[in-house]
Amino acid sequence: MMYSKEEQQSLYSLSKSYLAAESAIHQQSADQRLNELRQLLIYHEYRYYILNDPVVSDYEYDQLYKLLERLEAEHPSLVTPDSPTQRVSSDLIDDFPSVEHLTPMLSLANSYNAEDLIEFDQQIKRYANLPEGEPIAYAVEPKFDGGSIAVVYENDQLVRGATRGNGKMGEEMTANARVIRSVPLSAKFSRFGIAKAELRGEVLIRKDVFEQLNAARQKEGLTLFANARNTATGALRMKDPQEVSRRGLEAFIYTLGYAAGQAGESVLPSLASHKESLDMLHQLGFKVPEEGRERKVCQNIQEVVAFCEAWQEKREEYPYEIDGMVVKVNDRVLQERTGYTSHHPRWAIAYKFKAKQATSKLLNVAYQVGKIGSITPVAKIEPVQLAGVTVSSVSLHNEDFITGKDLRLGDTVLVERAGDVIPYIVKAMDDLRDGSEQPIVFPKNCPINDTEEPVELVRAEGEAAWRCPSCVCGAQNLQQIVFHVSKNAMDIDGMGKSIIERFFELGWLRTIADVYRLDYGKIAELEGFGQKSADNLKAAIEKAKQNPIHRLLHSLAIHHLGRKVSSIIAAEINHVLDLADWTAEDFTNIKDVGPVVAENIAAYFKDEHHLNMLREMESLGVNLHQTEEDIPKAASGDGPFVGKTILFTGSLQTMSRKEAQAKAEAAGAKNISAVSGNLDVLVAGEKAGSKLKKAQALGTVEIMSEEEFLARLAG
Ligand SMILES: NC(=O)c1ccc[n+]([C@@H]2O[C@H](COP(=O)([O-])OP(=O)(O)OC[C@H]3O[C@@H](n4cnc5c(N)ncnc54)[C@H](O)[C@@H]3O)[C@@H](O)[C@H]2O)c1
Ligand SMILES: [Zn+2]
Repeated sequence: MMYSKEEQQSLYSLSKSYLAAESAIHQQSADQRLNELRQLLIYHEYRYYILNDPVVSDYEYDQLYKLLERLEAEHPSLVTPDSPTQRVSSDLIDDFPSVEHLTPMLSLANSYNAEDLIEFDQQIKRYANLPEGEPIAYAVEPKFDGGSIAVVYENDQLVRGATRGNGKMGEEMTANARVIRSVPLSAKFSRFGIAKAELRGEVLIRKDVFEQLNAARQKEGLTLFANARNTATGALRMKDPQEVSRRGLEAFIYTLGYAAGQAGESVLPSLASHKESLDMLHQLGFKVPEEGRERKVCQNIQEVVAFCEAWQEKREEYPYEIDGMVVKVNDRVLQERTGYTSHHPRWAIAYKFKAKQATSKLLNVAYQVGKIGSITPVAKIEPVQLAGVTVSSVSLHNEDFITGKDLRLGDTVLVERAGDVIPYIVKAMDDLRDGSEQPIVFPKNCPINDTEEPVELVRAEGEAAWRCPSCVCGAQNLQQIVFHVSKNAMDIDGMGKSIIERFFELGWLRTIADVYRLDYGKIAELEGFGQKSADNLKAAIEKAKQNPIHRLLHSLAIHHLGRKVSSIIAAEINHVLDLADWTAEDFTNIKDVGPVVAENIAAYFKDEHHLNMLREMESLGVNLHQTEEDIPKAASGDGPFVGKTILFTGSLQTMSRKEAQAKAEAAGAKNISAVSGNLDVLVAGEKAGSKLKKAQALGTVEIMSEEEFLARLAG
């Protein structure tokens, strides 16, 4: 490592100071600022090109670069020849022999929005002495995000492959180039009068191939690759071509840099445009961006803007990593008239997409309590711009995520937000640690509990989340209320999250029971409400009170209790509070109810708090009785038990309980698991206990033995 830890920390924080345009920096002399900016860029280039592990985002690097450019423009006398603006940054690491490119491989200037592109278009007209209103045709294609290579063909044979290096000299890696299948070992350049050609392209790994590569590594217990770009650039420099070929590299060719005939004369003038040269390479069997889809000649800069913006939208769906589009003057003569700087061609520009990654400081971790009491750690970070939005909180998912990535408070973290995916932390930059970072200690007790006694968190086997088993925590209740009124649950129209939060803060809502005792008079007086909204809310809540009980059961937010099982259970009971007597086994006796959810429901209805809350709700008018809608339609067809409900109790001699239930069902019966007014038939096996007694007491249930049941089936 070229830099010490201390140097790195200070270069990093100085970069952030420049990016934040801190006033202290403006007080320095131009000379001092230029010097610092040069050092910063050289450091970031080293991290990016040599270590493949940048500590600032591309956007941030580009901002620093632009700062330097601007300052140099203001003070031309202070420009030094080693300034990053005066040359192409180098990725040479001396592992391979250096070779000289036939023509320099330059970098690209950057743009970020329509204005930048329009300014670029104007600038070309100034350089080429064209009238301001004259449209220029541009070839536009994806800016592939991989590693650049130059391949040389002589007499139709591939003779050399090299990395870009410092633009003038590259690292020779012909053996590696030869294993890239999209780089033909021979191509009929001679058909076009070309004896020697140098092509530029980008080496990439397709996204799905990269996923497979990592999946295979995971299986073998190897460390995972960070991203496709690093994996591709890293592969170019491997010593073992066999291993290189396993990485599934592909090369998109995007420029014919050099082409000469037998006598050494340039053949380039015979190709009138960038498009024509790519068409020729396509015919020769190279992988070039596909005409019309991936690349397009736009007739003016407005068309360019539209094409670039459309691609920004498609970026995530595209099978390769791209970080922007490249806009090139299509006409070769106009290209030559516009010319080059030592750093980039003036006739081309990259249109960079909004950065997906950025670094930030992990300041703090907050713990959120979800609907079912699961605790989610959320990192609070210094706000950063990611894909066009400001991000300051990032979910850390669970404790294992934190320990797996060894995240610490005070860490510099790499954050990514791709497309609509929620932002996440890729990793901590551990070489930027200064020792002051603190471990993140996951709480033992519910962090948001508002009872006096601390409530210990629990983590069930096989589950990632810690959960608060108590239902008396403020935040958890808030989530529960939001869920309780939601569409699939009690479906209370017009009671959105923000209203619930407001009522919550006003102290009007603490538990779901409070939903049914709101003071509509007070609500009508709230700012932004009024009589009409209060009346509407009241009507929606009154309606919800009459809901069938399957909705109510689902709305209780019992861990794992979904809509389907709620309906199945609702069909079995007269009244919700009947469930207070049920054991977990009673639940598992119902078809389709698994042991985990059975335990959860049984535990819920063993808790006196819950029962009291339900009683309270009933007294407030909420329906707890089975409704017509809760009773499944009677089975049709014939059979000795059509339309009857049936329950097996005690131990059966000739079949298991499940078999008996299946037979009953086949004969038209519906299995239920509690003795109530709904029950038509009870089959009592040996040692039948309380259920038999209860059925006898009811007097409405037909009671039969196992033998009688089988006899009835036989007809
Ligand atoms: N984050 C950091 O710390 C850091 C540091 C250094 C550089 N960088 C990034 O790298 C950029 C500079 O790197 P660069 O000099 O390699 O330039 P560049 O990546 O911005 O653009 C030039 C390169 O684009 C590639 N490219 C892909 N598709 C192309 C196409 N269709 N036509 C032409 N070229 C195409 C080529 O490899 C070419 O060398 C910066 O703008 C920055 O985004 C970031
Ligand atoms: Zn809690």
